[in-house]
Amino acid sequence: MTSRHPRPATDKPDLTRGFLGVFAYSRRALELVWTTSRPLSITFALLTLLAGVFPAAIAYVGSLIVDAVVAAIQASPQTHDAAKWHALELVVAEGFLVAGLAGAQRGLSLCQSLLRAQLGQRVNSMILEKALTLDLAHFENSEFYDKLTRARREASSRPLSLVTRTFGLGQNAVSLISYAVLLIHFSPWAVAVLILAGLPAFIAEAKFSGAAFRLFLWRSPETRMQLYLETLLAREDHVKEVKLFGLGPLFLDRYRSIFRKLYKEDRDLTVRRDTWGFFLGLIGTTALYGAYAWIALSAIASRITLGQMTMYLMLFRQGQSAVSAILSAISGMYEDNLYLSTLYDYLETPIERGTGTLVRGPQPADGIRFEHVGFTYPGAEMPTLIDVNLHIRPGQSLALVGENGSGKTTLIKLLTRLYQPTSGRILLDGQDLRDWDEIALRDRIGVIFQDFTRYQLLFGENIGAGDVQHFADEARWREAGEKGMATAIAESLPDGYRTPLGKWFNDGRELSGGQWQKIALSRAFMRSRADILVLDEPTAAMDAAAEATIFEHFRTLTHGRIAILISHRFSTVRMADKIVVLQDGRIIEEGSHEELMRVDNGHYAHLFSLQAKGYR
Ligand SMILES: Nc1ncnc2c1ncn2[C@@H]1O[C@H](COP(=O)(O)OP(=O)(O)OP(=O)(O)O)[C@@H](O)[C@H]1O
Repeated sequence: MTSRHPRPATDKPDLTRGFLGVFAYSRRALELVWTTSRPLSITFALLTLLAGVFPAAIAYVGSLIVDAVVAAIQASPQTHDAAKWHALELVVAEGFLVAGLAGAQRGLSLCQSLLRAQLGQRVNSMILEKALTLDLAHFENSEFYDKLTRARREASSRPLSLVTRTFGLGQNAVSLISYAVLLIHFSPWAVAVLILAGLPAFIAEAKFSGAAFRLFLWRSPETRMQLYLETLLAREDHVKEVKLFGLGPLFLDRYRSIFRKLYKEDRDLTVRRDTWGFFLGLIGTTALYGAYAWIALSAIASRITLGQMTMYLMLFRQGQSAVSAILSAISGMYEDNLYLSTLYDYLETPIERGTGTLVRGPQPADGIRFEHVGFTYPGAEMPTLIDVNLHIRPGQSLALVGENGSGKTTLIKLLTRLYQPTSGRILLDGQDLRDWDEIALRDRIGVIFQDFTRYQLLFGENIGAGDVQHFADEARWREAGEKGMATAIAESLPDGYRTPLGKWFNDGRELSGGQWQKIALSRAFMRSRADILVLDEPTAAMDAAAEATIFEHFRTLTHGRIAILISHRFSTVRMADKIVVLQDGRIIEEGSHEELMRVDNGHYAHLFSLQAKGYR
């Protein structure tokens, strides 16, 4: 987890841009919705307009009904029937209008549901598409990871919310204008009272939206920890240890205490938000009832008819709810904008695209060269690799040995360009790795890391994953499986290469650690175009005899290619043409097994004899 505070500096500009500045994302949200589905967006807009004008029309017809009823009561016997039918016609007309309003509202909610589904999918795809372009360094950076989690958690529902609110704002504005047109006949002051009474509550709302958003930003690390604890407690790959060590209650307790802390903050904010909302809302209510009295007195003084009185009262009441709906839509939009800023912040994370275009090096026989390579992980204080010089020619096999944490895996991460050296350079076929085209480079290298992925897919697909172009090619699965010694495992499974692996899905078979490693090894052999093969301790779970056989096998199969092996087993390591001993990020010894064994007080010789003693 990241250190909790200070708060991420990158989020500040969004908050300091000012109230209007943060509305910058509204246009993008509209665009997003528009490009997601034009027909739905158009229907949505039209229905919004309809739902906006219907209420004023209903209020107007309502006033006509009251006046028609009063007129019918007062009518002479000759005109009584006509007046009665007129009142009834108006009632029917209002009925149609109300039904129309209900239809428009239902249509709106239908459009919203459909848009929500499409938009959620679209935004999630955008988030994942972006994830594909990111570097490993991004994923290993907790601040960035927070950004990704935030984007995934909230932002997928926010664009629609923003658009719904924008349309809602439009709808209420249309209603309000139509009310104002009718109400202005009573008094322009009434219109002014209507609009101004809602302002105090709105200001409080806007203030609290900002506070809620800041809370959301700051607590990302905590929420991420909660997600992580959920994974620990509820995922098959962790259950064994959590159960046996009795860690469950401890983790659950942590999970709950994070909730309690967050809940307390949430509760405080909600209570303050609602208390302020209530008291400032009272101002609005007072204004409403003041206007109520004014309208009633006007009717008593016969300045307006009974029908007009009912209409004005209704206009005033509905007008006020339109005003508060508009204001809360604005503060909601402000909030949505803030949340959307996290989405776009993530989507616009600058990525350093390799500018290299090279697909072939000037000296193909030169192989790999590390020249004074130094590397420090981003944010780390101490370098992990220091002045590494190394040359591996095509056809050579190299073993990297060294204590845990000496930098072996890091060296491979640099070679595969998952990270760039902080100093010095790495050459492939005589040209700096940075100049190579990314795809051409990746095509040349096959790597299996110690924490290789166990795909919950078919047995064969787990091998096919080594070469996307032949992901589903059964003949190649078998060929690579043969080289990686996985054939016997496949044969023991009910559907052979088509057996699903892992326990996440129905009928999945779980394999042993060593069996998984043979699959990973076969995956490396899928990369038939790769002429550099790297195995980072992929055989640790196998017995020593199996590892030795595999490496022997590996060497024959990688004839003419570069093979790099990381292992803590010296019986295997000794077979490599060249052995490099790393200590604290530096190469301290280099040579063949025989050469290194001859070094007086040599580190390698010491470790080798220690291990050999263990076998005696
Ligand atoms: N992503 C990372 N960010 C920061 N430091 C890291 C990262 N990965 C590794 N390190 C640090 O770099 C050093 C070298 O790690 P590396 O994984 O290269 O060691 P290794 O020699 O492969 O070890 P092992 O034999 O245990 O696999 C370690 O001290 C480790 O703490």
